Amino acid sequence: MSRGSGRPSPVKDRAGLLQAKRIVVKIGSSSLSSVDGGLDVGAVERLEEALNAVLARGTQVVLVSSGAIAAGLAPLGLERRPRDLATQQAAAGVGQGLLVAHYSRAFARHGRTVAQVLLTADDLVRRTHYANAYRSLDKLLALGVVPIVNENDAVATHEIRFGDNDRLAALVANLVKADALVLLSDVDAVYTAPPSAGGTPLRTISSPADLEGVTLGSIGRAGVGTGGMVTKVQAATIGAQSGIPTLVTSATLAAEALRGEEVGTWFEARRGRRPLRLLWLEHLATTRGRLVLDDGAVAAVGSGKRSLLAAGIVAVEGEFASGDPVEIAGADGTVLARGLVNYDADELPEMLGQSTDALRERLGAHYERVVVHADDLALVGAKR
Ligand SMILES: Nc1ncnc2c1ncn2[C@@H]1O[C@H](COP(=O)(O)OP(=O)(O)O)[C@@H](O)[C@H]1O
Ligand SMILES: N[C@@H](CCC(=O)OP(=O)(O)O)C(=O)O
Repeated sequence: MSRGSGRPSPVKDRAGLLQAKRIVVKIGSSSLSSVDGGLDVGAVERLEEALNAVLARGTQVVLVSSGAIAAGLAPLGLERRPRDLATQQAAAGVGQGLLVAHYSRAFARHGRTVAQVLLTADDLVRRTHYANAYRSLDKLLALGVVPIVNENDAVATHEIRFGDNDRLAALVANLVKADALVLLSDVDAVYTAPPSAGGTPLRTISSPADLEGVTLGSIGRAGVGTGGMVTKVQAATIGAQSGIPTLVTSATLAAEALRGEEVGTWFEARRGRRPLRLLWLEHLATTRGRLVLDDGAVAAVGSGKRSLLAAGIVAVEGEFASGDPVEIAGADGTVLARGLVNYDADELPEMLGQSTDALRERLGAHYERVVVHADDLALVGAKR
């Protein structure tokens, strides 16, 4: 199937999910773990039932499933999610195979085939890798296979990890140009405050302003998830800002949600899709350093239209190379943007405060280029 990348999603509300051609569904560890900590096979089978109904009406589904680390705990004799990366990697290596084996069995009940697709952050943000990931997922979907995506936890290091599958799911939805994203966890909606603190459910989020005053807490009772509601709202925001409507609800309501019933919190899509590069910069990139600006440069960069020139930079912090993401802050330390820098950290100090003309004369034409181009700048927390 080929779609224009600018094509708006035909899904305008919950009921519109019935018209979706392609959706991404993400399920969290907390919904796949049984009370004693192992993998809940019943939960895997219930999800398959709900997805089978969607597939049966001709909608393509990419499933992003967490649960590898949780599934690997019991076989390794561990009682809780380990803190150190090496043991997390080991648990994921053991658990991922078990997880996919359960999905294979569950989907085979309706004669369906699944594929395991493990991704790292680089696979989704570097252009060449991005094309590879797209081609593979698109082909699997065309073949009628259900791709089951997870982060490649057994090899991912802290630097290249997404860390949570909520944001991974939002990027995958973007990659495959999904018509909608559905995030399933152990809570039926986004609440005004953590449910344990007496919040009330939110039905619809039309813009970031609707989230003002909302308290997003960390993980719930099971303690196997990561990120809690914060990463789900970030993911839903990435989805909505890139033109993909997103529903946040519980795995126990998956069947109702996917039938278009009035459950969960619905994040309305904005018209048009924002480039993934900018969404990645704003929400995901691990920055390598910081550029500190004078007030004039803060105003210029803050306008969202002007590139950052050496003349407006007063200090450079950190070790970075040309092309790396960096934070862009005012003299008071407030970060106003993130951007891809065009110089190595050690090239910048002698350039600071200098006009483009002076740089050309002193250092040569190569140093005329802007420090961060406007197209490579993402304002942080901007209400677009
Ligand atoms: N404002 C809020 N609304 C809803 N849930 C919240 C909120 N703040 C914190 N939470 C908690 O977030 C948890 C879901 O996150 P998490 O455990 O990471 O799920 P998953 O493993 O499905 O990704 C819920 O159990 C809930 O207790
Ligand atoms: N990739 C990890 C899951 C990380 C994660 O995002 O977990 P969750 O918050 O439960 O969706 C795993 O499979 O264990």
